[in-house]
Amino acid sequence: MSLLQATNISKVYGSKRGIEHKAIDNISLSIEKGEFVGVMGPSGSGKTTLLNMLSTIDRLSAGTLTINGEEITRLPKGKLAKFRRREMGFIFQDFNLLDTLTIAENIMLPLTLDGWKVKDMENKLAHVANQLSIDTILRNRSFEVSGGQMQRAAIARAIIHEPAIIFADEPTGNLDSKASRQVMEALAHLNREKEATTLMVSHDPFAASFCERILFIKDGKIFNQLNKGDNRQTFFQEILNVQSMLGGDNDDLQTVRV
Ligand SMILES: Nc1ncnc2c1ncn2[C@@H]1O[C@H](COP(=O)(O)OP(=O)(O)OP(=O)(O)O)[C@@H](O)[C@H]1O
Repeated sequence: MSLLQATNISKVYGSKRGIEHKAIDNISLSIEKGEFVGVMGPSGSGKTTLLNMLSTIDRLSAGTLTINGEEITRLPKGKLAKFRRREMGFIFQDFNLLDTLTIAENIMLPLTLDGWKVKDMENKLAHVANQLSIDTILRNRSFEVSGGQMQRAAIARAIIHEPAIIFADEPTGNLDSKASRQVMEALAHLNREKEATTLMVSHDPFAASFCERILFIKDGKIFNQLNKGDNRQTFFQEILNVQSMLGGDNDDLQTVRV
């Protein structure tokens, strides 16, 4: 059974003038345990809407969603919140770290909310901080560290409770190319070594080339799908080719980053 199965899902937004907009139009997809899947597509194609639906942030207008054997569409609100907290990890473009807390406290937040013992939290913290090479910044606050370090701290927070699936929305959107590479290498490493199932939305073909499979969305529908072969550089070129077919926001300068 797939880890995530979405069947005929749609999202319709209403408007003040009564005109409806179908942002996601009858998409079906499945994600297997241990997959690293990217979602790409032109601006306004529905990427974030799709991610928000699959991560249960947004309600579906139609269709069904099953994650880790649980049919999300049937869960009552309270159970859904608990399911989301336990089974999902989130990574956002703007890191979403609380600057009143230290990096360590930010990373341990999901465990604090779940009532873990301090000793157990500290053991987990040491482990994930080591995996993401952020051991030296744990006592700092977010405004004292670099963007790449902030995002790696956010990744540590997303994985510390060993969720079934990680959702990342433009995780390199606010990073320079060096930090983007570090963050994507960290995500790819977690995926390979820990079988961390990951779904990532990105505009950036360089970041997306670290995924194993990419779904291209256009006008709320799946337009195309690419699987990575043995070589990331070749995959990067293939992504650029599909992007130019799709139109939208292709950036030729990306080629220098391979
Ligand atoms: N809350 C909302 N109410 C109404 N329409 C919305 C809402 N959120 C998104 N939309 C519309 O749905 C469509 C898809 O938006 P979405 O943000 O999912 O696209 P996207 O591919 O993530 O775009 P971008 O790459 O620019 O972030 C767009 O036409 C957008 O204007």
